[in-house]
Amino acid sequence: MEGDDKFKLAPHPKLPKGKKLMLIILDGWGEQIPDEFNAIHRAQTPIMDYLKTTAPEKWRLLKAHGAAVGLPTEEDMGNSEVGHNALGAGRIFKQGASLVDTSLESGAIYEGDGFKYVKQALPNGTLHLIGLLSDGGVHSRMDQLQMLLKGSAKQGFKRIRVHVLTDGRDVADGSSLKFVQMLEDTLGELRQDGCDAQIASGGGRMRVIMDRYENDWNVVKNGWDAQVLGEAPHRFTSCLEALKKLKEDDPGLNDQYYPPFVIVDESGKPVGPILDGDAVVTFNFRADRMVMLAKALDHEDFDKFDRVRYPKIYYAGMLLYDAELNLPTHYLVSPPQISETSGEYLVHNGIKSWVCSETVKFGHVTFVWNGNRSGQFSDTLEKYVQIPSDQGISFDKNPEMKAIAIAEKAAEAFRSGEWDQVRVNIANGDMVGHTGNLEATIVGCTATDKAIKIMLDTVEEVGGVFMITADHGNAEDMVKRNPKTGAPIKDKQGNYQILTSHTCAPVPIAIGGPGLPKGVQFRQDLPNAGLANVASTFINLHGFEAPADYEPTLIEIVD
Ligand SMILES: O=C(O)[C@@H](CO)OP(=O)(O)O
Ligand SMILES: [Mn+2]
Ligand SMILES: [Mn+2]
Repeated sequence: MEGDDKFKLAPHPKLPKGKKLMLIILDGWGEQIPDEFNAIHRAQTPIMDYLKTTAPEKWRLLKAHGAAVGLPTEEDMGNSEVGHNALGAGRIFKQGASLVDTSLESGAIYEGDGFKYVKQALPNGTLHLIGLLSDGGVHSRMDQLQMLLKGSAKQGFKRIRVHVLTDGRDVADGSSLKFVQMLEDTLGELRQDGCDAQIASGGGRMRVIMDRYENDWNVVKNGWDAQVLGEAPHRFTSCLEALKKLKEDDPGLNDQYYPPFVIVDESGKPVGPILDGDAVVTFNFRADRMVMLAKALDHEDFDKFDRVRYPKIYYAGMLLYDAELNLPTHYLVSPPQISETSGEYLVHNGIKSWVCSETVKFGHVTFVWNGNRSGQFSDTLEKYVQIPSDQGISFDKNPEMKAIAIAEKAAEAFRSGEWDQVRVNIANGDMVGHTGNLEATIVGCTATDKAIKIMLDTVEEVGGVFMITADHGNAEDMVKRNPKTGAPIKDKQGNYQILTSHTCAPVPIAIGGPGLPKGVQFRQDLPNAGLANVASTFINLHGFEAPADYEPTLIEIVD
């Protein structure tokens, strides 16, 4: 591995090699006004508070949303995928959301091989569109779906079926009604133009299809049964009716957790199972929660659940979801090409990394960190350790999650002296924050700080260096606010409207530890720095100059 010239880094003129670095990524941990809806502020976080208040030259904020992470607008909140891409790659790449926008606006999407393949279902095949119905911009966007629907009808599809996944995670709970109505309006327009366009099935994203990292294949099976086979525990004649009835029966039900349902005609027949000769497009641009379905749709050999029927279809993803696996084989838009990431540089310069998270974030701190590349760059210089996440519960039921277990393993790896970089992702702020349960999120953030203490105690003991940052905001704001005044918003019943989503808040970064060379501090001349500036910074702390095309380092050395 060592010796590949392209990846050889120059020694840093001032910073020594051989430092041991503990690199901690807090998932969903932003900086916001410290009010009662700020779960981080409400939590016991003595370590994070200490870092902020005692060493201001080693603590600062970073941009983690919008253009700083390659998203189309400054209104776009950050997310794990774009955040970890920027952290690991040290550069800003236009992300899936932007690339799909451009391709739809120019019409290039219909000229590409992917859509040409899908069109092979013409003249008789139905086009099925499967994805998240939301304007969150994290996995998909409503306006993109509407454009794709209209464009597909123009391209000749006379029969279209949409299989909706309701959100309530990137957008407010209850908003699925609004999005379904918008979709119905668009489908109505298509019908007026002679295209038989309808919603065929539905369900909440966390129960239907959008599992990730093979945490629970049943979630995908629920979707398969409804979308492909036309079978589900609930049957309704319209999607709006489904959403209303199911919530009436279970008033606590969140949009994320709607059970699978199919839409049937007056005779009780499902209106849109997926059949031989049909075309299917999964319209999410983000990969992680589409990979499992893509495997079920694309792979002739598949044994994760009994598909019962495997239709011969023309399937394309909105994007290529996994470049290593070439999954799916056909796709409408090419994903960002992210290469020469920090992990690859580290192994070529002999830096040994030990990386860990629990299942729900494991892919982020490995695969996504490495520019959406599976596997390790080196079997000897890297070790990736996954701690199984709790299964089958929403994370407010056990808000401590695996934070302490990850910290203890990381401490052990650090103490062994075998690794130059020990990198972890602590998931609580994000995963518990998404449940919208403020009290549980407070508990999750307290657990996060305890985990940080375990890791920093080890850094202290061994004489190492630490860097703590986050990938985007979430837990620091748990209420919907008036965009102009910032005042919390109440609903008609007078209850505060819960915010389950990520935010546009900046995230903290702190450095320190007994091994941090004297005089190292944050530069003052990069007020707009973001997550993409982090990689150069830790490469410096390992004793190397950062690659020339990386965003500039955050640190300077004062005498
Ligand atoms: O859960 C997810 O899929 C997203 C929110 O939609 O969160 P994150 O980017 O933190 O993975
Ligand atoms: Mn995240
Ligand atoms: Mn999240």
